[in-house]
Amino acid sequence: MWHHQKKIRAYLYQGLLDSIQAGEQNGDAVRKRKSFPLPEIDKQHEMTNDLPREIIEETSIEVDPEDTSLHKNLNTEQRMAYDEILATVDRQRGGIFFVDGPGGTGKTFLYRALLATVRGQGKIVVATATSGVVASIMPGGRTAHSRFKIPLKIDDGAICSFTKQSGTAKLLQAASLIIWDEASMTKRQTVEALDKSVRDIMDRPDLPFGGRTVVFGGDFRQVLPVVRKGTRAQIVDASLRRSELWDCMRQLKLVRNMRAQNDPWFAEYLLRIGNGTEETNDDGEILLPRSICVANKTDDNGLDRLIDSIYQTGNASLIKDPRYITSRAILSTRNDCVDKINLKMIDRFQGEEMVYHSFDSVEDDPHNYYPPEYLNTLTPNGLPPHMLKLKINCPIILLRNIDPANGLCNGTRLVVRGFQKNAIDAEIVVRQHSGMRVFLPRIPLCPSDDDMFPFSFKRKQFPIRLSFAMTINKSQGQTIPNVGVYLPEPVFSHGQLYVALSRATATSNIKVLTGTHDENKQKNKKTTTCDTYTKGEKNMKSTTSGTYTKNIVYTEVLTK
Ligand SMILES: Nc1ncnc2c1ncn2[C@@H]1O[C@H](COP(=O)(O)OP(=O)(O)OP(=O)(O)O)[C@@H](O)[C@H]1O
Repeated sequence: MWHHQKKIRAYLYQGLLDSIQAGEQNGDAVRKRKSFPLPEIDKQHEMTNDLPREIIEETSIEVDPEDTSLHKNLNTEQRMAYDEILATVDRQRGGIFFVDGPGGTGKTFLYRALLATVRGQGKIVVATATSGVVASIMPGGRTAHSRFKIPLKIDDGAICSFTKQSGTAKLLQAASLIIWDEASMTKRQTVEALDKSVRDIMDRPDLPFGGRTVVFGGDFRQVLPVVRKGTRAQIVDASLRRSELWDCMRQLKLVRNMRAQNDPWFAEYLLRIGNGTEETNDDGEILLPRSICVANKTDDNGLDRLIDSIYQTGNASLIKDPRYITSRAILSTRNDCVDKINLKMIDRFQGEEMVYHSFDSVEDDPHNYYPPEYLNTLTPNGLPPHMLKLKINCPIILLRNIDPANGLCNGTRLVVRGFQKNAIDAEIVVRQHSGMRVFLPRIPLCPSDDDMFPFSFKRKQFPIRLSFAMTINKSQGQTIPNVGVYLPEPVFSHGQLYVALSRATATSNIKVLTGTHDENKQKNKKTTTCDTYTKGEKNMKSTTSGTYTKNIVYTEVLTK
């Protein structure tokens, strides 16, 4: 992981142009920026022998030697899925699959094995995922939205915005295999848009996905598509399971939790949480295993205790080790909780500090109804904070696709190595591009959801956040060997509790802090719950007290 040759790649150019165009015409600032060495613009990839950039990039992905032997380690169900998909790729007659497996059953592992094998045969594979985090786990992975040019606002009947002559169309025509992980998290209309567009570019309007081989995957126990202010019925209706395409997807089931394979009791417990079959009390809450709970006393230091159980902040050399820092995270439901933890952590972190403030503005606001002081208080989802406090060696996560082909996509994890006035020197610390040094620019950012505010909000800031803590939604798809879960308020959507708990590999490396100390709930509890624990878990006593928390499961989305 650490022996990749270090490269320096500058992303300043666009940032400089942006800031100059944005009218920041302070002569001094511009003069100083000019002193940065601008990189040569590399035009090599724009056109080579008329091959579109998309195909050149795809064919130049190096197969990770580690991944070429993954297929040898597949378990029985993974092996069956792998063989069936490879046989379909070989036959070249197309096929649509859905790899269905609970969290940790090795869906991404299977795709990595497939990617290595099919690319190793010199064929083209398009690897995508709904979230940037999971896309960055797969070599050459992109978010489905950016790869397939799916419109941000999507309704029934929508199509992708690439043309028949585009590089994207040529890539999809040339692909032997198309993978879309976490398809359970995306609205069915996005998959339907891809289907329509691929039928069109393949000139095969009657065949699903124009006769291509497409592998979808996901887990409907986990977070479902976001439907703003959506009712339960609307959210369920937006899921891929409710699409007419669902019936043409051959189901390939994975069943063995490989992530928690050393803790079978935990794996079973997780499955009951995900399926919504874990016993509940009269308030609909489930009992958490005592051993994973951080005591929530009235002294209000619960969060510090949770942090201490995940991060040894006192050990300066350990905390600066990227392997240490990326093998742990604290998860929470909301951005404000995540920001609170990140701020606590950065204060404890030792090292040279830098604070970058954003420039916030509203388009078309001549009367200044929205003063900067107000705008600075906003932290919409997916945007960096107004005040970005960083220290050398601290972990960060990228919030935008800056250069996906070179590993800089939404969800990439990096550590800060140096500060410039208008750039952050950072090092990628995960996967394929690990070890690569980059300069990140400030860029103008808008909330992805246009309806969030009654005005057009723009924030010019580095597109990053600290990543000591992250939202549960952002953690989906990751294995986090040491995970803390902070639930000052209960979860509020389907699958959130399951996603949070199922990032862990065993009860011994997860800690949960809930907001209410609820020993008094014992009087409501069904007595059967207690039996479940006395049989299974060493630390549970035959007492009815414990910590309860809400679990939301839309069971109707788990069955057709
Ligand atoms: N056959 C295998 N042999 C060894 N380790 C495996 C195997 N399959 C999966 N794993 C490991 O189990 C963990 C979970 O795998 P993976 O992330 O692929 O699961 P997933 O089904 O994609 O999970 P999620 O739905 O939570 O994203 C990873 O650490 C992975 O390396």
